[in-house]
Amino acid sequence: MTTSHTSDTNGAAAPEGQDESVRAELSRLRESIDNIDAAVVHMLAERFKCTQQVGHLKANHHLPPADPAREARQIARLRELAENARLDPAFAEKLLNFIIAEVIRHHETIAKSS
Ligand SMILES: C=C(O[C@@H]1C=C(C(=O)O)C=C[C@H]1O)C(=O)O
Repeated sequence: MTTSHTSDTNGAAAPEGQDESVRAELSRLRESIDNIDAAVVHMLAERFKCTQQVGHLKANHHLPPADPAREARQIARLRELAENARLDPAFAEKLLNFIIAEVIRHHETIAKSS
């Protein structure tokens, strides 16, 4: 049996009649993705505002840039939150470690310049 297909701009085939509804669904989902990405950027910006202040506090009081015990507690907490939210805990841990590494880099820069 053959099905009639039309092509989208990427050349991918889509059954006729579904084109418009698929496009509308994709567009609706992408609007939400864009809103979520914007929220992530704003939340990260706020987090870095806080961690910058922590960096200055630590530098002023000669405290080390990294706090591995605090990090271990955060990772355990985030992994549990992720599990409850059905997000891969390994991914949540990797993401937090990535962010924390950047924060520590900032703290080292602050400590050197103070
Ligand atoms: C922000 C801090 O500094 C570092 C960065 C952390 C973070 O980004 O959450 C956590 C622990 C520290 O290694 C802190 O000590 O609270």
